[in-house]
Amino acid sequence: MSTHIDAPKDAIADVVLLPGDPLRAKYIAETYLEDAVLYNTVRNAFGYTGTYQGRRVSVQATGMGIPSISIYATELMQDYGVKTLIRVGTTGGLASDVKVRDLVIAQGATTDSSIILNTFGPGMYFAPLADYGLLAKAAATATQMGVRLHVGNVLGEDRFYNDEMDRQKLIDYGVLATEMETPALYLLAAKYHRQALAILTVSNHLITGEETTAQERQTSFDDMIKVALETVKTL
Ligand SMILES: O=P(O)(O)O[C@H]1O[C@H](CO)[C@@H](O)[C@H]1O
Ligand SMILES: O=c1cc[nH]c(=O)[nH]1
Repeated sequence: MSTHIDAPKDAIADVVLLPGDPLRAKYIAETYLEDAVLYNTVRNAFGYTGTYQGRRVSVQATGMGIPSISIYATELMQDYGVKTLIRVGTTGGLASDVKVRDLVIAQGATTDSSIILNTFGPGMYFAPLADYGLLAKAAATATQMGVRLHVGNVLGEDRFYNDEMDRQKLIDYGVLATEMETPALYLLAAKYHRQALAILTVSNHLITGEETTAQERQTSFDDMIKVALETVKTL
């Protein structure tokens, strides 16, 4: 076991999907995995392992924000030897052509978090990036499925409520959407030499104020999860 995951070492697969919400982990396991076993309930951060079309895969809830995902990503890589981490999260649209229900794959992750400074020191602005192989496979899968997809720079913010953030400037520089975990996931994957990707579904739009209904959210979650699991199948 590790500090926040109460499971034997072999209870977790070498590839893990990472939703923020524990109930999304439960939904993924119950809807998509065969023989899913709940391996973690510490802090209700549910973790399950099962198979998807014969491929062993785990789903681990990460909670919200960079501090929380940093705990789970670190323990999964350091203590459980996980090789591939795919975040399946929600995001708020920023760019005007990003619509609610679209998928966004984070090619890179901009942040206002101090994790980059704390890791590299002043004067070095490391760019957290997705694993290109995973990104290419996921993008091809989404395109085959006919899902509306955007690939590019995503903002991973420290605060959900942030009146001080100049979002328009980020939009002017091509940032597509905002969420709260991807910079840490990509930074830590680089540290441990593992593969990481964030596939996000647009749940709302910060500029237009558009929101999804619960039913619409469910459908676009399903698209995101299918893209993630079909990508996992190729590994
Ligand atoms: O839906 P999840 O995966 O939790 O992701 C997004 O939702 C939360 C905010 O509501 C933050 O964690 C953000 O990154
Ligand atoms: O962090 C997030 C996630 C979804 N929607 C937002 O507006 N922000």
